[in-house]
Formats: sequence, structure tokens, C-alpha cells
Amino acid sequence: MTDTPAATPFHDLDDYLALPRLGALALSPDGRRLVASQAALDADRTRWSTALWEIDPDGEAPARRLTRGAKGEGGPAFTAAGDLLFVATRPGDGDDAKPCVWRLPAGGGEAYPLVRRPGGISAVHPARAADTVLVSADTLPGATDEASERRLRKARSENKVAAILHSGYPVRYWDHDLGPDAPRLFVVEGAPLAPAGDGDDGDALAAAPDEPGPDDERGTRDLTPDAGRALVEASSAISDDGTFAVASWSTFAGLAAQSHLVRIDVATGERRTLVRENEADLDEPAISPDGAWVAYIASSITSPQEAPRRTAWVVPATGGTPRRLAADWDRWPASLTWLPDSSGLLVTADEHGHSPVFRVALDGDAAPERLTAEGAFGSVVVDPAGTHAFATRSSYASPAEVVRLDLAEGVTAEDRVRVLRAPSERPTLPGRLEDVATTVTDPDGSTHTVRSWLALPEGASAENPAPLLLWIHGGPLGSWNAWSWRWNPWIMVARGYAVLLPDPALSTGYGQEFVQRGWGAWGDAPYTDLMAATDAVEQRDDVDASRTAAMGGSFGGYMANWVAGHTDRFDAVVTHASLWALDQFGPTTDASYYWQREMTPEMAAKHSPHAFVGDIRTPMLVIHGDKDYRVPIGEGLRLWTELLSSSGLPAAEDGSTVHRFLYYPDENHWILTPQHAKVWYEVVEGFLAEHVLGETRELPDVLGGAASAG
Ligand SMILES: CSCC[C@H](NC=O)C(=O)N[C@@H](C)C(=O)N[C@@H](CO)C(=O)O
Repeated sequence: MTDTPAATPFHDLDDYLALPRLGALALSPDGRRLVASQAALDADRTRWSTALWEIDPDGEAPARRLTRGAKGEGGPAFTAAGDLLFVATRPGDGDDAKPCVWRLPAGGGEAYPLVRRPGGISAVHPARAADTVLVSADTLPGATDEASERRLRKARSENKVAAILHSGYPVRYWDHDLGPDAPRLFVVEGAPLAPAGDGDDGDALAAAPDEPGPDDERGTRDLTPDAGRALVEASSAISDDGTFAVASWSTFAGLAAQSHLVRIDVATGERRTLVRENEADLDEPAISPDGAWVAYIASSITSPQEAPRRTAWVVPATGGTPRRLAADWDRWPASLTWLPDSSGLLVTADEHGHSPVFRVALDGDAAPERLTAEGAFGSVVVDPAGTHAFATRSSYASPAEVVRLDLAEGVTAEDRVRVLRAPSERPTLPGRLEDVATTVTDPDGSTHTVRSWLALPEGASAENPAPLLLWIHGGPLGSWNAWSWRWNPWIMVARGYAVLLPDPALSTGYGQEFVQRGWGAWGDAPYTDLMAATDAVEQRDDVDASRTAAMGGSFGGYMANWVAGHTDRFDAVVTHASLWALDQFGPTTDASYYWQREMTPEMAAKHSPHAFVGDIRTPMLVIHGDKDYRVPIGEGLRLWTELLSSSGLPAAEDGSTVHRFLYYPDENHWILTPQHAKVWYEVVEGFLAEHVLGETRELPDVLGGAASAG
């Protein structure tokens, strides 16, 4: 070891883990205060915790840290009066502490807990022009008030009972069990929040004894006592005047769940259906600032033959006939943000390896106007004058940063975006990024462009070609267009690899037909597109076609398994949280109804990777977390046993094998803790070094002192 500093943070995993990670934005109703959450590594390097930072909307002043709670703060939102609300646990409440809503007064003073619920609070939604605040909180089905909820929770915890009696579906979601509690919407009760003193502009560290303290804690009124499981996975919005809310509301029939939109009167709790479609899930409601319209996203219910369509709609907020926005637009809207004059919306949607911001008019047939060029935008908020928007922007060249968008007409996409002074700087990359494409021809004769990002090490050249890693994205309805901390190509680029990030059939941002051609046929066009993209970059003289590996997670892991059973061209395959046997995956995943709509028994039989285990002749690294409910551990366990017993490279009599299984007993679909993420990258790097480079790496001691990755 030398003391020479690493060339970039991607060369040293400890430096990489220490890079701060920007989260969501909140803008005060007057447009003068912009707050971002940012996660940073704790001192003992075993956890990331999130703090809130104030960003200067004009881009002049440096970012200023607002909160310093030991367990972190998130979910920032401003009240009409400019107070900052956020969600955090209370110090001293122990490991089982439930998050509550805190208030950081606009006029200065210390933050204090404003609202608590026995089961904790998951989100806070203040109205932008009224003193009304809604919260979403998990509540036990038998609880009629806070006292009964506390009593029921105490009975479970004191008796250490975690059992859940189900009478319906679903029973799990991603990484947690559903029930016996479920989310309900509550309105925060009490007098208008007292204006704070005339201190500075709010700093959670500045003690101000005269400010409202814990005595100001508020009660809640249940707006949805009969919600049952209707608000599980729900999205909701409150009108600017605080008089009504709109939420996506799920109904359940057998295995199937379907969501429609309901309007809830805040004063009375009266609820009525606002819009329902037989053939679509309706989600992401956004109420226009004038209270006249509700915009939302419709996702069509799929069939084995037909892929989903995602479209944006508006309906009068009092009910009526819905109207599709940008009816001819062949893109899938991801987020909807109203302009302050209610004349239209800013919509994000994937497009050709980016996720730009588009301006969509409420009236007329004008095509959406693409406002931005590079990057994937999120957390879009608009200032009250409608002259600027703020958002996070990331790409494969940069983690998320805070940007300001000039919304004036006639500004070029390049001039429109200004990067604001965020809490952290962009890290230096160890290489360069290229946008590459190839043309494929389907069996029906149609031609399609398959485009990819290609990340290359600085020194890659004809004299020094880089070994190639094919990375396959998950979903499959997604795109490599935003920075990922979990699958970060620059770590491998820093170790000399080129990383290819293709968007094959089923990827979003290339139109409906591009999704449809892979639907129900996962092993066909998605696979051949990936091979075509790999073939194309292997022609380059700065890429070494003789040293390659394929890797993917989740659906990308499915595809890595399919690759392993259908070609010997790669030196190694890494498969994370992967679908292996489609006959068992369909019924055991947490959203069975979703997958089974596409997966007929014939489709499952034809496209299941496990059926090709005997053809696998490539060393495989299998990675799975036991708490993964999206792709349950049974997939990883069956893959591992079938690989050892039935693959073309089975275990020898003495048990030795080239394959490896990295098992995480306490991680889920993602590897979420810093040191587990470090082990992930170390083991993957060691496995690739062995099989792609013919080198040996020492495994980390935290794995128990195993000799080497080989
Ligand atoms: C409602 S269930 C399906 C949602 C989603 N599919 C979208 O296309 C999904 O969860 N797919 C996983 C199998 C998957 O591939 N997840 C990826 C990407 O989200 C992951 O990295 O977790």
C-alpha cells in the first residue's frame, strides 16, 4: 500500500462509499427557499443517514446544512407559512422509534416534533396556500383511535408477536411484509401554526427557547378510517387551498389489484370516486394550483399479448370526462408538475437514454416541448412566478445535482439549465462516456436502432484495448439513463474495464413498439438486441473482444441467466437477485398479478432460463439477498443448486466448483448497507479478475478469511 491518493473516488471503494448522495427537493410556496435531502456516510461507515440542506435558488450562496439528527431526516415539504416540515425519529426513542413529523419554523428556532402517530408517519403533504397538513400513517385495522392503536401495538410488541393473518393479496412488498397495519390519510388538527419569531431564516441548530416547543404537538383526524389496504402503495396530493385531497385507491379482486382516483373532502372526510378506468391503473394525481383539474398517469392493464401503455390525463377536479394530454406523444410520462398558472405541466419522460423535462399544454394539440438536452430529471418544482423550475439532474456522467431551469420561451436547451451550488461537488470520473448505436433486423424484417452508453477507461486505445463488461438493466421497462449508486460502471472503469449499458427491446424512451417487440418474448428480441449491441462495440479497436463478461440484476439477472444458457461467448456471468425459474417466480413474487398477466404457462416454459441449465458452460457468480420479496430467495437457491448439479460446469466430486454464491442473509432486492455494498463490488471484481483477466484477488477479511476470489 502507498499513501498516494486515489486518482478518483472510483478507484477506492472507501472513497466511493463516502460520496454524498442527493435526494428529493422541496421549494417554499414563495419560491425563496429550496431544500434538498442528502445522504452521507456515518462516522463508523456502516450506514448512510440523510440530512436536509438549504440551497440558494439564485445559485450564489453555498449550500447550508439545516438538520443534524443522529438518525437522519427526510421527506422535506414547506407549509404555506414557509415552515419546513420533515420526517424523522425522535432522539432517545430507541431502535424501534417510529418516524414523526417535525416543524422547523420559518422565522428561526429549533425544530420540534409536530405530529406523531403510534405506527409512525411515512409522508407529509402540506397545502401550498392554506394551513392544512395531511399525513400518511400506517394504522392497525382494529384501531378506532390513538389509544386503541397504542393498546393493540403494545399487545403485539410485549408478546413478541409478528404473525399476520391475511385474507387477501398482496402480502409483501419489495422488502417488507404488508399488514396487519396499512396506510391511512390523516389531517393534522389544531389552530393555525403559530408564526415564529423574527429570528433568522430557520436553522435547526439555533436554540430559541421562546419558540413553540413540544407543547405545540398536534393531534390527527382520520380521513380514511375504512381504507383497509386501499392506500398501500398509494400516491396522493392535497389542493393548494387545503380543502380536498386526491389519492390513488386500490381495489382487490382475487389476486388482482387495480387503482382508481378518489377525491376526499378534508373538512368532512367524504370520499367519492373521481375517475376509474376498467383497463388501467390510475396513479400520481397532481392537482392544478387553481384547483380546477387533476392530472394523473394511466398505466394500461397488460395481457400476454399487449405491453402496458403509460399516458397522462386530466379530469375536472369536481369529476367529469377525462381527457388525454399530448394524445399523439409516444413517450411514457414519469412525473407531472403543474405550472403555477395552471396552463400546463412539466412532465418528465424517458427519451433516448435521457429523461428530459417536457412542457405539456393543458389545452390544444401542441406536441410536448422538450426543454432539456442531457440527463435524467427528477423532483421537479416550479417557482410561483412560473419563470423557473428546480430539479435534480443526473446521468451516467454525474450523480444527482440541483439545477435551475429557465422556463422562458425560446431559450436553447443548453442555456436553460444552470447547476446550483449543492452541498457536494461532482466527482471526477476515471474515463469517458460515449453514446453508441447499432441497427438490428427482427425476424419479421423490421429494423430497429439499439442504443447504449459505453463507459471507457481513460487509457483505452488500439494499443491498450479494454476488457468489456455487458451490463443488463432491470425492470425490464426502464432505461440506463440515470446515475446508479448500486450499479456504478465507473468502479469497473477505474479497474480498466469498458462497460456497455444497452437499452434493448422492452426499454423505455424509444416508443411503444420498442417495448411491444419484447413483450412476452423475453428471450427473443431483448436477448438478440443485447448480443447485437455487444457485437457492435467488440468491433472497436479500443475494446478487447477476447476478454468479456455479462452482468445484470433483477430482470437484468434474468437476462444474465438467459445469456449463460444461450452462449459461451462471455468469460464470466454475474447474476444478482435474478429470475431463474419462471414457473415458480410468477406465483411467489410480491406482485404476482402483475407478472402473471404477461406470463402464460407457455411463455414461462419457453423463456425460463432454468430450462437451459445443462447448456451453461460459463462460470457464474450468483448473488441474492434473503429478504428479497420482489425476486424471492427461492430463485437464487434453485439457481445455485441446479448450477452445481446440472450445469455444463457442475461441482466436482470433492465439491469444488468454478461458480460462486454471494449470499446476504439480511439484505433485500438491493444491497443497502455500505460495507455490504463494498463486499459486493470486491467479490464481483475478484470474480471478473479471475475469469476475464486471469488474475487473482484476495477476498476481504470480512468474508471470514477465504483465500482468494478464484
Ligand atoms: C409491479 S412489479 C414490476 C415492477 C418492475 N418492473 C418494471 O418494469 C420490477 O420490479 N422489476 C424487477 C424484477 C426489476 O427488474 N427491478 C429492477 C428495476 O426496477 C431493480 O433494479 O430493482
